[in-house]
Amino acid sequence: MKKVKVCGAVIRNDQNEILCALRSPTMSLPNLWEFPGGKIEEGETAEETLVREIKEELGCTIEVYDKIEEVEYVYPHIIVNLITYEAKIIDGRPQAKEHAKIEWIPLDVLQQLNWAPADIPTVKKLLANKIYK
Ligand SMILES: Nc1nc2c([nH]c(=O)n2[C@H]2C[C@H](O)[C@@H](COP(=O)(O)OP(=O)(O)OP(=O)(O)O)O2)c(=O)[nH]1
Repeated sequence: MKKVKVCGAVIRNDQNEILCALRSPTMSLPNLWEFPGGKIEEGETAEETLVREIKEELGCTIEVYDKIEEVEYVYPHIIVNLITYEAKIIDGRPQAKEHAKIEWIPLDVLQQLNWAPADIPTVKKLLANKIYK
């Protein structure tokens, strides 16, 4: 089965909300929420991938910080190795260029979204960190 290495940005604002992105009906994993990002290309670091993908998908510039979680999830047709990172917007205003929509979601309601399954461990970690901080 095809295996891809993907990274996702957990973009946080000053109100501690997370920028969540809804995959469009025409994408794979349609109508599921994800952390914006994409596949790591050859010769790229995860941080470089995230800065490039966020520019393409959301039209803004981010700075990438600590790694949050790494998981391997086996979907019916693809194995996704997803690595998520903390990030902040340092320039521009995010717009949904490829997604159905994007929304700033408070941590308390993060778990109510219909997430791509590979993202669940990151969501759980964000909530656990919130409790113990
Ligand atoms: N960007 C991103 N992709 C994710 C997440 N969770 C998750 O399972 N994925 C999957 C969806 C895709 O199969 C793959 C990332 O693909 P991509 O974002 O670079 O490109 P894509 O939607 O055009 O992918 P595809 O249609 O070619 O499969 O990882 C996530 O949080 N962010």
